[in-house]
Amino acid sequence: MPRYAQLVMGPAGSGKSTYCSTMVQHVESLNRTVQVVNLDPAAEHFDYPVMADIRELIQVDDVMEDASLKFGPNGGLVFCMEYFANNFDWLEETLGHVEDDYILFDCPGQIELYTHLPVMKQLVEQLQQWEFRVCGVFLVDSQFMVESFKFISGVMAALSAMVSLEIPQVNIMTKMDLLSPKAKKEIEKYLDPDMYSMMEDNSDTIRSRQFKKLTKAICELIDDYSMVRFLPFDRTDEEGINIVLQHIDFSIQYGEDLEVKEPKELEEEPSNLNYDEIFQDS
Ligand SMILES: Nc1nc2c(ncn2[C@@H]2O[C@H](COP(=O)(O)OP(=O)(O)OP(=O)(O)O)[C@@H](O)[C@H]2O)c(=O)[nH]1
Ligand SMILES: [Mg+2]
Repeated sequence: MPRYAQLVMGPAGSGKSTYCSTMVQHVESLNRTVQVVNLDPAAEHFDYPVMADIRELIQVDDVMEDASLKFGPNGGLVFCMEYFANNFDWLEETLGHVEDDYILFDCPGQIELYTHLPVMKQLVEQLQQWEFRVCGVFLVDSQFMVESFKFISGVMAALSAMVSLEIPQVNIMTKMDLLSPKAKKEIEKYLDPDMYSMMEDNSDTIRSRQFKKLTKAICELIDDYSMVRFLPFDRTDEEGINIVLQHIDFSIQYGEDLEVKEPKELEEEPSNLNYDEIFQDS
């Protein structure tokens, strides 16, 4: 039986930990369970119950305090993640071998982890060896997406993770509850973006010919993939959260292998029911 995982990624402060705790609550209301693994060695607080915490393996503070390493916070985090990649047996031991389990991995916010460092790809490959079906969930803060240039850089980050990890990915625009109704309307065009018209919108504001050419090339690249779209995530909107969950479940085929349960009515049906008599009476 397969196991299921969401790799919750995104820039610092994009709402990854909040997404995990919101998802845990939502899934519980559906009578299902998911568990969360904290993979952020610098995490200070989160309000979900953790099944495993990378800080039991290594902590950024300890790495920074080490006189021989002399790392700052970002170098320290990269060191921790490399250490983690060399010690996946810790994760294997903590996860155990539970069939059908569904786990959210709350990842750190350093963007270089998703663009060029190999650790996330190594983690994905390792999880797949342990029979996990993994979906990447890439979060981007909607507050930064209301302008097309910022939007393009958000799309590039999501695309870069998608291309390097080679797993299904669902992109999410978080903190939608903070947007004004006007901004919400404005942001709709970014959810399923048409990059050409977005470029046209901005062509007047770009003076440099070379910058215009570069922007056009980037827009064409994004359009070629035609896979970057965003789902809105408002933590106060149960229906919206459910749509996000359905997209992710679908991408990892969650539920396809679950046993079909008999409906209750059939179980209670009397065994001596004579259908011929019933039809003759009527
Ligand atoms: N209003 C609102 N606030 C949110 C939402 N998601 C996150 N926040 C707030 O944004 C801040 C950052 O959220 P986190 O969930 O810690 O973000 P993160 O991506 O885990 O951050 P790092 O782990 O530091 O990279 C917190 O103050 C959250 O309360 C949301 O959907 N709505
Ligand atoms: Mg976090």
